[in-house]
Amino acid sequence: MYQIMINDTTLRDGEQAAGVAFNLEEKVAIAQFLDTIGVHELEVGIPAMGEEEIRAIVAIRNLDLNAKLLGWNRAVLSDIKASIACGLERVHIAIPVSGVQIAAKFHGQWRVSLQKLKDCISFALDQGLWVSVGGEDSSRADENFLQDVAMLSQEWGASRFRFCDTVGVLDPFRTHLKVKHLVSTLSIPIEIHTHNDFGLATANALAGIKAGAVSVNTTVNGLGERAGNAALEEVIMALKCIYGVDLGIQTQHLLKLSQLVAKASGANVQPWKAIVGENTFAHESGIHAHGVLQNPVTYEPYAPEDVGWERRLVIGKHSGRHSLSNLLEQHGIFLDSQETQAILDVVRQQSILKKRSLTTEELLNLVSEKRYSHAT
Ligand SMILES: CC(=O)SCCNC(=O)CCNC(=O)[C@H](O)C(C)(C)COP(=O)(O)OP(=O)(O)OC[C@H]1O[C@@H](n2cnc3c(N)ncnc32)[C@H](O)[C@@H]1OP(=O)(O)O
Ligand SMILES: O=C(O)CCC(=O)C(=O)O
Repeated sequence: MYQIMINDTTLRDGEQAAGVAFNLEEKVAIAQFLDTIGVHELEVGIPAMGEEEIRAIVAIRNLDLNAKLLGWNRAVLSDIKASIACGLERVHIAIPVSGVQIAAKFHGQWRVSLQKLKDCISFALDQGLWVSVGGEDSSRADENFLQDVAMLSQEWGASRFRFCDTVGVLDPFRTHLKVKHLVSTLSIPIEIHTHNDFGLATANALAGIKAGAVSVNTTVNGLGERAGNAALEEVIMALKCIYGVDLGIQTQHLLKLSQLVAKASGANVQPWKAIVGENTFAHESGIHAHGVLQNPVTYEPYAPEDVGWERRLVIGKHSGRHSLSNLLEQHGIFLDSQETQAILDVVRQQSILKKRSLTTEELLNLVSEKRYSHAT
């Protein structure tokens, strides 16, 4: 595979998640973290939103990061001017390309929308800016119209075209077909932007990359509009572990980054969330824990420290003798097989009552209670 670039949009599409509002310090901290771990490009926000957003973007720009910075704009001249006011050198200009969106936003007048796009690209280029164009709702657009808009964008001087599955309606097979078609007809690079309405955002992002997209939009924790976007941590780790493509990003900090964004967004990550959920390297089931004690590769696709986790063996309703003995032995307690089974029986009952696994302290108390009652 060719060189893939991550263009992370946590600070734009991520923040568009309903109810999320980063302050300036949070935006700066997230940008800094993403840059430190080696993310290539950041979509830092929407300058047209006004003063507060502009101040945050200027603060990020003043950090002089290695990552390239991109401002998001509609095909509206005042939007581009706001991006210029932020000191940005790269602008993204979005234009709806599906019939339903052109009807709602431009009263069906696609010629008007294309003229606006042309004017905006031309203005941005005159100001010395690098321009990317986004086909909003590309997945539902008429294929020929999408192709025409992308070709015209290229002709008018855009340096990249973004294929957007705006409402997350594609599957990986259709994503591959559509992106491949664009890639084969354009000479500028294609970026893939996917949403998670059917839980396929990461799979579709990978399919777009497989089809030849060289840039991929991600957000930390998959934060974003509605069901969110392709998650940064999932795309990076899937590329690394499934395709053997190392993007040069320091993955061992992904957990910390996730926690930073969870705190700033107030949007907690569910325990089973891939890569950064707290269950990612927690093993309770007896058969799994037994396997992991022999060799972690039995039930782990990559090592916990690769993303900043530590492995946890948890004792609960599904535990077996091996993991229980292992834990107790770490505390100097050696039980015979009958005693171990008796403790396991109580663990199962208590886990059901408490509706969770047991803490080590609870477990040690349970063992001493059992032993005491046995002795008396
Ligand atoms: C798929 C996406 O994620 S697109 C990005 C969406 N993100 C956001 O909307 C978050 C930030 N947005 C905002 O702060 C505001 O919506 C602003 C500042 C951009 C605009 O605010 P307002 O002027 O109050 O307009 P409002 O949001 O109500 O409506 C959107 C307007 O943009 C127009 N518009 C939408 N997309 C585009 C586009 N790609 N190019 C040109 N115009 C567009 C709409 O037709 C509508 O125009 P109208 O005011 O002439 O009817
Ligand atoms: O950049 C664009 O063109 C639109 C991006 C977007 O957020 C989307 O289509 O979901």
